[in-house]
Amino acid sequence: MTSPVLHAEGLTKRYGRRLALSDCTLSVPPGRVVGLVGPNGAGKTTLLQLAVGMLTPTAGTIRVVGGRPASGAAQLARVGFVAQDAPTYAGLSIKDHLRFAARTNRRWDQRMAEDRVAALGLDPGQRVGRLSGGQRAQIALTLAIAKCPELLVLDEPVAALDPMARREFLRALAAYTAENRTSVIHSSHLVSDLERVCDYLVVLVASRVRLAGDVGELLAGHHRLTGTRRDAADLPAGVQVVEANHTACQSTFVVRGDTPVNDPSLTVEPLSLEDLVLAYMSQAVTSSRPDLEATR
Ligand SMILES: Nc1ncnc2c1ncn2[C@@H]1O[C@H](COP(=O)(O)OP(=O)(O)OP(=O)(O)O)[C@@H](O)[C@H]1O
Repeated sequence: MTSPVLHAEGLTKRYGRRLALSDCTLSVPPGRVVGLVGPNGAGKTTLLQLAVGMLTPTAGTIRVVGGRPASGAAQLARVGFVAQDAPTYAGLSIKDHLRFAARTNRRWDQRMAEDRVAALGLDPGQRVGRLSGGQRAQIALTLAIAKCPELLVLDEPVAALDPMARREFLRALAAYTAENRTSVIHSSHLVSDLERVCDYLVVLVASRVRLAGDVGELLAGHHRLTGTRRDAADLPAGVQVVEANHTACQSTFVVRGDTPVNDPSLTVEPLSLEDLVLAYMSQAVTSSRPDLEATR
């Protein structure tokens, strides 16, 4: 499949006067592990819930693996979703979860599910309510991947986990994506986590997509410029300033642009993924209540 795994045009979700997602136009290629990143309240959960059909748009369109989200049994089978709180049934055992999932998912892989539970060292007879948060997140991931989806959507599944459990979860995810050709969209505000697993980045800030693209290309197309204090207008032509910081005698800019900067008065440095994301996120701090718009 070469068509986008997620294609949104003018996608907007509004709660009364509050914009949760604003005019989002985005096309995510298939076969990628996408990091969806943004500060609290940016609209990540809203975008993911629109993608899986748990929410309907106020305006605009979204198509996921070629179909309208949750438009029927076939479409539901093509998308796996782990919600923010990794929901499971506390009173049911792990085995009961697998049995229930086997009956409700047409492409269910029982062997894969059982192997994952065994690899996690969990007793299938154990009630899920007695598992730790990390173990429950692993069970939720197991349920989502053993349905063999074309797209796996994960909404901050590691947010509540300790560093060890987080590493285990991300390791399991990386192993799974290396073996399968499943596309993944994974939201988080922990860039360090995304850095390990993602090859495509979407930055959402204040309900808008600020940046989207292949991680390698984005890193190659952004730089940090440092030099004596100056205005952005004094930078070489062809660079677009993403973030500017000034001290009394020095200026530092995060810039976007493919043209090499050959100005000996400027030091040019590469950015880490975290620097890049933070530069775009810092744009939110300067805007005042961008999430509120007058009702039209
Ligand atoms: N049911 C709702 N009713 C009203 N406003 C909502 C509702 N759900 C979300 N919002 C608002 O929409 C905006 C986006 O919320 P969303 O949960 O998508 O953000 P997020 O990026 O996932 O945040 P976090 O990282 O904190 O989970 C926020 O301003 C939030 O307050």
